[in-house]
Amino acid sequence: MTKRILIRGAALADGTTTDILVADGLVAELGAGLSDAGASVVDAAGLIALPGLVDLHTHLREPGYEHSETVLTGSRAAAIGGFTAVHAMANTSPVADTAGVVEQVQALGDAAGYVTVRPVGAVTIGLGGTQLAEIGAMAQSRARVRVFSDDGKCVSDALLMRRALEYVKTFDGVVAQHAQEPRLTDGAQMNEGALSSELGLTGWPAVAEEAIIARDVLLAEHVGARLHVCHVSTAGSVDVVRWAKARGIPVTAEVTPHHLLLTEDLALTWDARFKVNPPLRSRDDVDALRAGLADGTIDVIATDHAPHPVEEKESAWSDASFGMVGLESALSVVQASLIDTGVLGWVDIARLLSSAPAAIGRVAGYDRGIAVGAAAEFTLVDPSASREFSTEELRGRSVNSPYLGMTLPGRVMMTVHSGYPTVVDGEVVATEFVAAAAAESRGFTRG
Ligand SMILES: NC(=O)N[C@@H](CC(=O)O)C(=O)O
Ligand SMILES: [Zn+2]
Ligand SMILES: [Zn+2]
Repeated sequence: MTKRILIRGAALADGTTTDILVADGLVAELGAGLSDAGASVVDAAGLIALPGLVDLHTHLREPGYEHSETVLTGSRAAAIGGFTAVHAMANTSPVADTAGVVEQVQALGDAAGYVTVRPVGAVTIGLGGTQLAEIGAMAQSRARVRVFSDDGKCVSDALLMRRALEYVKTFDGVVAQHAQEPRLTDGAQMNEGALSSELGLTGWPAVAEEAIIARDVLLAEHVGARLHVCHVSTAGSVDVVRWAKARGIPVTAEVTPHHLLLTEDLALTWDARFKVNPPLRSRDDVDALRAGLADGTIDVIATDHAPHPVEEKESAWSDASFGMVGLESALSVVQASLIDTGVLGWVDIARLLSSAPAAIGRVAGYDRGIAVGAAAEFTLVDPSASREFSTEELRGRSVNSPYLGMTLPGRVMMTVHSGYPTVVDGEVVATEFVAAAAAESRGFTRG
């Protein structure tokens, strides 16, 4: 691949203004006043260049739930959100619990070409919670799986959780736990508190999340294996993770954009777009999650993009599915909740949404950020943009976004993956161009 792109006058996360020359899939040069010979030039004045975003928690729904999302449509949603890599959760049909399924998901991602798709393997067969899946075979497959999760379900059996941690330890993998004590959340519909009583909805107590995290950090310490905690949502969970880290336990934690901005009172609308697992919590929880990011207790922001078809979200609250789409809105929601509030700066965002999730998932090429010789994986954001978020913004197959009708800051103007553009002028590049560029880039990197 010989295509050259010159990004003119972008601001890096630390505020430095620079040109970025992309050639042969790499960042070839950085600095002011680079030569534009043979390159297509992009005027990036006023834009921030962030390293390609890496989502540690995405539901792409293929195979099996293609009416909600496919690897291709989810990849397009990721690209417009500024992502260049996503981890595809295992709760598909069939479940991604064999080498065959994870290899299929990875191949679909490669063919689509918008982002690197890293399949997550299930911990237990069929997410059934009773027998370990073929973890080693998935790790050794062409997909080289490093993240294992029964997400959607909790690995609630302590012995199975111990065995899974022992297993992934042998190849430097990680178990990503969906922390939800099943007995404490039987029939739960929203955060447990005064509001759930008032609405007559079964409550979801904070302790159902915190008790599993407490158990699992102790198991991780005992085994000496890496544990990752999915979508922490309560102040108490932040406290438990903070305690575990202080003790030196190898635990990492993620928070979603929606848990950083939205609160449980949205249930008063009875609009199931606000129904999610774990549920939206209180204002105090939101503040504790932001503080947990600020002090390093929480390592990453992950979308938990969970597409569902209209008929599963426009039903009565208690019948509706849990989950919200989040790839397209993630960076804007992060800007609203963390940047525009002064909690964090763009350098922190680059870590929380790129280098840290890549390190946890063992995705190569993201440790140096935007640097000469590194793979050209970056996104250009206009932080001064502002727009009413609508279905027009969505590029996936489902429209269950909680932000429809809200005004959100920031906009992704360009995304570059493996040296070729997947988003240009704020619009996703056509599928056939991206697929062709991906094929060309694979030929190039294979030499
Ligand atoms: N987050 C959700 O509300 N739903 C997720 C499952 C999950 O992440 O636990 C889904 O697969 O729909
Ligand atoms: Zn989950
Ligand atoms: Zn999930």
